[in-house]
Amino acid sequence: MTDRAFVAGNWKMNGSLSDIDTFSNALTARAADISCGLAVCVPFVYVARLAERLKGSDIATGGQDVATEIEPGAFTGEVSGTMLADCGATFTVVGHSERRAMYGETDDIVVAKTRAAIACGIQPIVCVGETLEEREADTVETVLKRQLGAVLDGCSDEELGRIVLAYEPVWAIGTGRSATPEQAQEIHAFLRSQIAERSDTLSRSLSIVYGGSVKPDNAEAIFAGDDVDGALVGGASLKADSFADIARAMPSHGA
Ligand SMILES: O=C[C@H](O)COP(=O)(O)O
Repeated sequence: MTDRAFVAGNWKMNGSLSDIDTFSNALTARAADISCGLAVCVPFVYVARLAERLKGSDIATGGQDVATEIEPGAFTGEVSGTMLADCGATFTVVGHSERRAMYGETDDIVVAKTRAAIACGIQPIVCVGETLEEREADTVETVLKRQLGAVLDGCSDEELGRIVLAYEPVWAIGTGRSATPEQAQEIHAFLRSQIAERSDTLSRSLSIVYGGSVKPDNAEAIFAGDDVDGALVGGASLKADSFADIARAMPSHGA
């Protein structure tokens, strides 16, 4: 069985050096009974510090974005996958809905970033998800097909084998209104079926995690879905206690 169980935290634009130190001490102390893969994605400026603090543990460090370019050059403000790797990161979030909505990231940019991360040895956590308007207009599958289709079309089988897919309905992010376990399972099964059209093997091995108001008190129910392999956690990942409680609720999972 491929164990697809994976829980990642996304700190977004939160935290400080001192928070990194407090959090990493507390999380490593609580990690003993967590069996799923674990990563924490922090602002670029804290990546090196977190990776240093997590050295020797099984907890991975991640960024929250990556440049489309790999080679050094005149790209003011950008951070390459090579730089992330140099700072000790092994994951990065790509195509989060906040970046799609606020920073104009298109499906093509998401594909380019996904491939750039992989080329640098960084595993991308690629986010897809519909807005409330799109759900109400009954276009969820169309939207997801387009977002995921771009990644499937733009990446080789080998590249796809390196990604984690995150389903994050935009209406559930930071709202306290999570998708129901049934809604999450339904969409995850749909996403997995889309991947299976490309490759059965890939659909069985690829982790599809859910993001959107996951908390310690709803994690177990959300994780009960056969196709829900874990979570991408925002707000509740800022505290080691709640993040560890969520990760502890994720059992080994795969097919
Ligand atoms: O990347 C994480 C998601 O945007 C979920 O954030 P949230 O758990 O604060 O709703």
